[in-house]
Amino acid sequence: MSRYPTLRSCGYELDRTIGTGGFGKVKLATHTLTGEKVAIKIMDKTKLGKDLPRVKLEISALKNLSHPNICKLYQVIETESHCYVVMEYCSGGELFDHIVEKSRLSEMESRMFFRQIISAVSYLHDNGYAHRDLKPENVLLDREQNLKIIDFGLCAKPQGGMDSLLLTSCGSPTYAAPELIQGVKYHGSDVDIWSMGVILYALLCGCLPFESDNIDELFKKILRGKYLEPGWLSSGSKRLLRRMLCVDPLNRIRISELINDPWVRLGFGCPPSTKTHDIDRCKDMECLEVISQHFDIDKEIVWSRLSKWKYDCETATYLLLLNKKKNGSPLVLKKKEVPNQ
Ligand SMILES: O=C(Nc1ccc2c(c1)CCNCC2)c1ccc(-c2cn[nH]c2)cc1OCc1ccccc1
Repeated sequence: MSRYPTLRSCGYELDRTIGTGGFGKVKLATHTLTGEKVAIKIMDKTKLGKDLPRVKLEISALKNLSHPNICKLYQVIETESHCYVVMEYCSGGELFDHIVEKSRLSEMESRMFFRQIISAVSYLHDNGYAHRDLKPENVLLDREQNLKIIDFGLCAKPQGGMDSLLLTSCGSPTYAAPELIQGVKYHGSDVDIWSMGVILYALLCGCLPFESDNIDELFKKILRGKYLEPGWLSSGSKRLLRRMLCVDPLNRIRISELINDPWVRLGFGCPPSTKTHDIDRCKDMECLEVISQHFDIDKEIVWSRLSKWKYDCETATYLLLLNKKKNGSPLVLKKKEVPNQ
């Protein structure tokens, strides 16, 4: 008997566990109706304690965000004891492992990944969010090596918009900006730029700019802002890294400058895309037709329920059908097996 009967009754077949963390675990699963693979974060609410607000924050952020480089939310299922968050399947694993595997990436491959991070973070900031915990472990890859940012449990949506200051010290010290570890008021967008600089350094150099087993040593290095520049770095990448890993947030490069930086544009001739086409929110008549026929419900009634974006089983079925359409898979829903009499 499945350990999680709720998931089975909601139309998911569970597979193996692929990640565990303070929040709980992540299991692979298949959405029965569409046959699409998903990742399900399983959290025991009774054990979450002070982390429960983080989970609620991540879910509410993901419900408002739709971008090709942000891991998609499909469905949220809550019971008395558990919270199940059904997410986009990212079979390429962590960007971190990809860098370790290749020891370091070429300038062009680094640029290809980094432009996707810029695109996602500028979309985040445009929507009034700061991630505040950007690190290679929170960047996954799908099977086409498209980058997907995860873990919005520390993101902030400051009341007064992106210009208002934050104070909470959070995130992983290795990637944290000087002003964040100093405990002074900071702009969420500035600390994200610093973390992006650490990620760019990791892509290009295969190691981290500031490292120490001793937390005080690590803080001193971050506050000094001095790091090694390996000989293979081009002058353009060195200049960009200096502008991102700038201790004074007032002199640090801003996302609007980063988008047009010559190193970022090199070989592409254009800035990374910053406006996302909300394909997930558009009304796709083919997918509506498939759902309408399968459940024998009028298309307009289906859409009137879907457009409330409740992230229930109907939202999941629609978004996963959109996925199938994007991947060129046949737009069909599996008939429910009638248990033998
Ligand atoms: O689909 C996910 N992961 C994933 C899927 C397939 C495979 C692998 C990995 C391992 C690599 N070999 C191929 C098989 C996958 C999707 C979303 C999320 C996710 C979204 N918000 N939070 C987590 C997590 C996922 O991962 C587990 C994981 C990865 C990094 C930190 C922790 C856990």
